[in-house]
Amino acid sequence: MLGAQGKECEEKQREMEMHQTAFAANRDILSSAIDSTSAVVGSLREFAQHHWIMTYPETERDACATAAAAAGPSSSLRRSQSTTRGESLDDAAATAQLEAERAARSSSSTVQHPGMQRGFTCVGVPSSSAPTTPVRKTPTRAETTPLQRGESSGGMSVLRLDLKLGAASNNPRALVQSLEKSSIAQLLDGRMAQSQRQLQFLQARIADKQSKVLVTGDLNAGKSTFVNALLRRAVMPTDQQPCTTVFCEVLDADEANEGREEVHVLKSDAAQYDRLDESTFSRHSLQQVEQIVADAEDVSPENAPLLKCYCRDTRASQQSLLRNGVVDIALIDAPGLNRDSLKTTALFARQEEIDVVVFVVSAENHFTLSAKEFLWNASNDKAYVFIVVNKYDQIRNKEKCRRLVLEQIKQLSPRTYEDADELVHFVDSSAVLDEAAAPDEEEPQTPGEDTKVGGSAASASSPSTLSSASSTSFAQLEASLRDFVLLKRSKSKLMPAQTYLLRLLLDLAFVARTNVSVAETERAEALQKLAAARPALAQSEANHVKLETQLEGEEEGVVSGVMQGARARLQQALDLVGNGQSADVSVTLPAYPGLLNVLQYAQDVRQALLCSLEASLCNVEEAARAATTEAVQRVRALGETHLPEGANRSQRVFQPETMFRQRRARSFATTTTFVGLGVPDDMVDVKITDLFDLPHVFKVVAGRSAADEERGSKKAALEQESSLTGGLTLGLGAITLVGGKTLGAKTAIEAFVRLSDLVGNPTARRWAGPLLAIATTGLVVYFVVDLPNSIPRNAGRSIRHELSAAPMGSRKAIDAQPTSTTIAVSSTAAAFATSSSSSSSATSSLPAFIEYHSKHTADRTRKVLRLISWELHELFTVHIAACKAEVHKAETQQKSAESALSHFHAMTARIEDIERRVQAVGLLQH
Ligand SMILES: Nc1nc2c(ncn2[C@@H]2O[C@H](COP(=O)(O)OP(=O)(O)OP(=O)(O)O)[C@@H](O)[C@H]2O)c(=O)[nH]1
Repeated sequence: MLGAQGKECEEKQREMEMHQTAFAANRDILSSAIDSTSAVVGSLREFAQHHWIMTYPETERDACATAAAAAGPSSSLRRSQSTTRGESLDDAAATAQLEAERAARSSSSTVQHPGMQRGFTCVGVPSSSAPTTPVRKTPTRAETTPLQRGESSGGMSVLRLDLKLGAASNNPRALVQSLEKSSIAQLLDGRMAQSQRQLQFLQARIADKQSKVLVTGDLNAGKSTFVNALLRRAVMPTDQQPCTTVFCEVLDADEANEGREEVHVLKSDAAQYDRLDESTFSRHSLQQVEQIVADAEDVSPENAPLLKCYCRDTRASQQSLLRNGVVDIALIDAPGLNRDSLKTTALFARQEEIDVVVFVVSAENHFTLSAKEFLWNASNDKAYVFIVVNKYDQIRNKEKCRRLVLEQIKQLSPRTYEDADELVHFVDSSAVLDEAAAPDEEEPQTPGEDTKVGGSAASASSPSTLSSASSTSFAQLEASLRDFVLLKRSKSKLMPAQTYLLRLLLDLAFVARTNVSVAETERAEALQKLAAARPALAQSEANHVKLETQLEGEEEGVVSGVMQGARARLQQALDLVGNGQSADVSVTLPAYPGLLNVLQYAQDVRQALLCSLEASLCNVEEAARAATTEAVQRVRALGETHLPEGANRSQRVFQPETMFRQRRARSFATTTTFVGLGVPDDMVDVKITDLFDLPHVFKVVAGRSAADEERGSKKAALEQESSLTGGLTLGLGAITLVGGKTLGAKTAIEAFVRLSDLVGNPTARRWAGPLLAIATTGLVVYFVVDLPNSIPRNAGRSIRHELSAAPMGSRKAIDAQPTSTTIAVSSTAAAFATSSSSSSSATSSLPAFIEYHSKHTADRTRKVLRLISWELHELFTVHIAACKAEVHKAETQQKSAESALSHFHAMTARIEDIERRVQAVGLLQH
């Protein structure tokens, strides 16, 4: 008998060791998978923060329903079907965090009924535009994981955004679309940060060697009595009235506190607790537990203390749960579920750190509403719940009670029901405790003798039989609980991590696929834009260069034409004026008023000649205007030809009349000053030489006409010379003698020599007097008679002489810049216009007047054309800059999309690799 028992023990020991090894291996795989997943999430967040605005997969309820209908039961990880309790494992272990949130929301004890839908908002499949996975070699279904098969397309779970805002809450897709992409990305980032924290928590949880067993249930169900029964000593206070108000963690004193039995009451921040640091707790004896719990009655639930009770269990490790030699166990005695909602919520929140839930229900009351809700949630998270139906001794019709309880469990936790022999126990905890308190009494039967727990044997009426049956049932319960905690530890401790990881990986894969699709679309768009924008830019640049060359040619041609025309016209005008004729038909010379008004006549003649000269200048300007207007039209036509479609067009209006506006205005305002001609004011005044141009006469007489006359007056000089008779030569010689002082020494000496020759001749001496008188008279008569002709000639010659010799550059400014209402030359334009100005002012043999005005007129023309050209240049510059910006934008978009594609493809590969490793843990297949 003993040998058989020893063998059984050895086998159990071996099995335990195997489980330990498997557990360690699985834990290591999950731990590395958690690290890898956390790294994937971290790098995704980093990528999203700096390089890519994440797109959140849109969801749709209808699509969800369709997906649910289409989903086969075989797709074990297919999510988001409208789940019923019968599919609990598929949806089991939705993230502990989400569950806790949900639990908190639904803690108002909503009635859960069999077959009810899960509390999650149903997430749908992507819309028809939803992404597809990149094309690859298609492996067979057996070779693929759910991720590779795209079975995550049902929507998001762990990273699901809680988009329940106002009216849009019924349509998450509409809400997603209505929100800014960046806002969604921000929300998603928040979710990812949360998931990283959850991964950290899970990492800590699987690394924690301790297994936490939560004992919970309705008020007064006998939880504390059950914990005491497990310890075989009354550590936790029990009462017929609800009494447990605190969470009390019972630990093995030998393992966890160097054999010292005591109670630590944790300070407010439980997370800081360190049993070696007295500042984090207060120390008490085990006997004080009752008092501490009683004192906590008056404290608000959220401020109720947490207790750590270090107890010793002296039983053998094969019998003791607390001191089992394999795993450190922490038994947590919790307040009753229906005590208050805050406590219940606190329990829901603690679920995620609990490895095993032992649910104590009173056989007298069965399951209350809060018990049902808790059980339903707990079984979703843990799949299995250990149920203790306590106070079974109080039930008269035990079979009926057993049947009813099991039926309820079947609805609330099907997995538990399937394994009811191991997981559901009908016991009398108080009797076990009583027996432990009375060691002298009869030894309990060996476990296994009464295999049907709480069966008919237990209904025997004698006290001793009752006691024995209770002990047997309880011993069986303990054995099952030990197995459950120790052997199925992988499941209880690692499964939440595995489930969470798989769900998170599915979400990440879904996000990656969605963003791959978006990136592909964006890249295609960018390439399409580039295909159009790059040639457009090249074309614009080429057109620009071409236009610049053509404009330069056009400008040079027009300006040189204007200048040549101006020179010819002005030369002609100056010649006419120099001959005493009007240079323009619009101006006629005044009639001779007679000798008495000869001075006024001279004045009028001079003025008329200047007026005619100005009229000629106006004609020159008019011609320049016409030529400029035509050139402007040609330049605009060139611009129209070369400027691409879509480029702005010039809005300016060319007003030719403003080209020389200021000069014209001045001329008309003060017609006597001739500012427009740029002549000195005194040029208008009559000169004595207008009446008697003696220097000219002497020059003619002295035979120096051709050499000394100014340029262009040769013809006029010859005409004058032919009109004089030889007889007058003598008279002129005499007059020359008189005026020799002023006419030059050489001329005077020559005249004197001739006069001496005459005086030396006797005949000549005799005739000299009369002849001199006749000559003088003839000369006077001639001058008087010739005055109407000689005055215009003299004045014209004088004007021509002055305009040819005067330095025009030093004269008054005759023009002003055009006003801004027409074509104004901005500083840039002016700089542009003058920078390449041709050197038309090159030295010339032309009279200064002609040179100055022809150059000035040409300059005005050049300025206008430069302005128009500059404007076209600017329009091109703006257009080319816009083309470049468009190309740059498309290139940036392409780069960003390509970087996203490479990131999400790499991410998908990493996710698939992690998922393969996590699937290999194989907990879900059990
Ligand atoms: N007959 C019988 N009485 C029991 C059993 N278990 C507990 N009791 C009694 O039921 C009462 C409540 O027991 P507790 O252990 O305090 O119940 P509890 O669930 O811890 O109570 P709270 O923590 O206040 O919710 C006590 O008087 C116990 O003696 C049992 O199996 N049989």
